[in-house]
Amino acid sequence: MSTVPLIQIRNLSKSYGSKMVLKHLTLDIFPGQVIGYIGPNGAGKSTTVKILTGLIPDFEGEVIVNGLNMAQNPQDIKRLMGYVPENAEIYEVLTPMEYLDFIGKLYDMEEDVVTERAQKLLGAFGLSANLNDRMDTFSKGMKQKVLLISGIIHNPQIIVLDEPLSGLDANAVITVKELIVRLSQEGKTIFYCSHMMDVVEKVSDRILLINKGEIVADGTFESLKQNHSDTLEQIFAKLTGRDTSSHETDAIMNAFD
Ligand SMILES: Nc1ncnc2c1ncn2[C@@H]1O[C@H](COP(=O)(O)OP(=O)(O)OP(=O)(O)O)[C@@H](O)[C@H]1O
Repeated sequence: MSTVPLIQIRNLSKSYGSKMVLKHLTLDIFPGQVIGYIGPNGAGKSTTVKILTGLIPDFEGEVIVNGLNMAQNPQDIKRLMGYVPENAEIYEVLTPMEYLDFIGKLYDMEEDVVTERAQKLLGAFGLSANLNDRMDTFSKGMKQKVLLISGIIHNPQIIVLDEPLSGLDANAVITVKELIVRLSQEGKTIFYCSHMMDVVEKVSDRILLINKGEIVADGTFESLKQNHSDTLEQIFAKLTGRDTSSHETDAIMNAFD
């Protein structure tokens, strides 16, 4: 693995009004790494992802991607990235082929390359029979597959996935898990944000745990286990302050008393 970081995050902070939701994050991410980015609801994962993908331009600190400064070159950086957002809106009146053609145009891809790749990718995800159906007839999982494809169709160097498995069936989850590993073997860098601990544990070669805007663990699953000797779910619970005696579940059940 290269020793030159592809992404450098320096002293990154973000506030909404008086609330600081990211606190002085400093990280180097190297080419080919699969980063599993985990943390409780509201910890700051999506905020980090949106800054990394150039969607939130006002932040403090520095984000350098492939030598380009996010504050000065957000457009050039966006070309290097594929992004599958959490809760993305898709243009449902379009067919998947029309939608992917539109995405390809945004990335200045040649039309025949987009068409061929879109057909192959939709086929690989089991959507060959639906190439020309309007997506308002699609199930949640089918739309999610199209979104995933739209994040990789331009063969980006960096792939940022925010809960990409939501709504996918068990077979599609296996495909995406294998895809993450294969893409990283080809040198792609993957920033994978999820609550699915079992998947994160399996596909990530580095896990970052964020809590209340701060990175509280950073390492391979093996190294985190050595420090805490547990499953990732238990490490998560310990480091984010969830009490093992399940007070939260008790409180929910008590509400019915
Ligand atoms: N546009 C916004 N305006 C004000 N506060 C915001 C905004 N977006 C996010 N926040 C706050 O920033 C904090 C971090 O939110 P963020 O969406 O990054 O968390 P997350 O870790 O992705 O959570 P989840 O796991 O629930 O998706 C939360 O306290 C949230 O309420």
